[in-house]
Amino acid sequence: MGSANVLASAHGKQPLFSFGVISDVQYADIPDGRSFLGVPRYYRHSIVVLKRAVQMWNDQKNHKFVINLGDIVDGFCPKDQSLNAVTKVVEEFEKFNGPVYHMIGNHCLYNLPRKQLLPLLKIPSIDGRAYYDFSPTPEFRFVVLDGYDISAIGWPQDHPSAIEALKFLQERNPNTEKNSPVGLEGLERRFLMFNGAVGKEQLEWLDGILQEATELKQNVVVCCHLPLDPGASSKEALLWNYDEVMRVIHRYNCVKVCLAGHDHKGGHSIDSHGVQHRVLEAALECPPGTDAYGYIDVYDDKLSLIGFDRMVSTDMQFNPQSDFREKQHQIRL
Ligand SMILES: Nc1ccn([C@@H]2O[C@H](COP(=O)(O)O)[C@@H](O)[C@H]2O)c(=O)n1
Ligand SMILES: O=P(O)(O)OC[C@H](O)CO
Repeated sequence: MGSANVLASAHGKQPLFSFGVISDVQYADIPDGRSFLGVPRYYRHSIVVLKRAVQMWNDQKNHKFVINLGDIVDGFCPKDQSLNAVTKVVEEFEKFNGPVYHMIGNHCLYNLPRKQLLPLLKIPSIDGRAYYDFSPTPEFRFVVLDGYDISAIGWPQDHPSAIEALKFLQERNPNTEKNSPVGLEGLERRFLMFNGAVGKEQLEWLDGILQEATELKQNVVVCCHLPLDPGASSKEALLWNYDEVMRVIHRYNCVKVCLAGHDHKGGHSIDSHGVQHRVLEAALECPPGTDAYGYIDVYDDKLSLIGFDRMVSTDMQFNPQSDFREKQHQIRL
């Protein structure tokens, strides 16, 4: 089993609670391969990484829940094996002695339609949408976004979300292969078919949740398979309307941390409003014998990610936003 990457800063306090994290398992019972850009992918080993993660979370006994940041199976999984592969990975997650909160990624949707996938992942859903929130303690709220709400994958072809997504891509990506960013400049490189957007209704729901969390003085952690900040991710991996989502988030002071997957190399940034963004390193890209998973210790003033092996440990201090804005203002003067 891999070793924890120790953080330099000692906090000296007991965490309020802890939870396990893992992303992009992308399991398939197929030989090792590579991404389009040539990065090795270990489709069979990734479930071994998950098994070691579950064992570690259970052995440590103090993790209240686990968050899976999406893409549990790979798109190259033969379609007649999709259901078996999803079931096999879900069964591994269910060996964790506590609740597991899943979110969908593009690879999940290459394998199974939403109506089959969401019940297997126990994702609460209205009309096939996969966004929800939960509160593990009165002081904290976790918001899980559906980054493929507007998407050209996962919906029946005649579904309004699929039609809207295809129109969106036609207007922004001139390539016949809509996963190709060739010719797209800067942040436009996110307009690819393997990404998606948060729809209007979901944005309104998010706004309502953040308003309520503000009234309840809760700290909020937003989770989405697709990254929400260009500082933490490749441009090609961002949510299409990350800017719209962040405008909603920045209206409030309650969101302290955003967690994501999808961009397998991982990343970390602090945005202009002091919100921490952490994109988690993929389990899929761990060569045999190595790991990428971790757990997050939650304090009243920060989240501390303790990563194993390829998952980098990260201290994510909460920003008392009014102070942060004041300091930014003073720096500019
Ligand atoms: N620079 C790129 C990256 C990807 N593609 C297309 O997307 C597909 C999925 O990419 P992976 O990184 O998951 O392998 C890939 O098969 C290409 O069709 C691209 O065109 N240009
Ligand atoms: O997980 P994939 O195969 O969709 O890859 C996503 C890319 O890494 C985003 O840049």
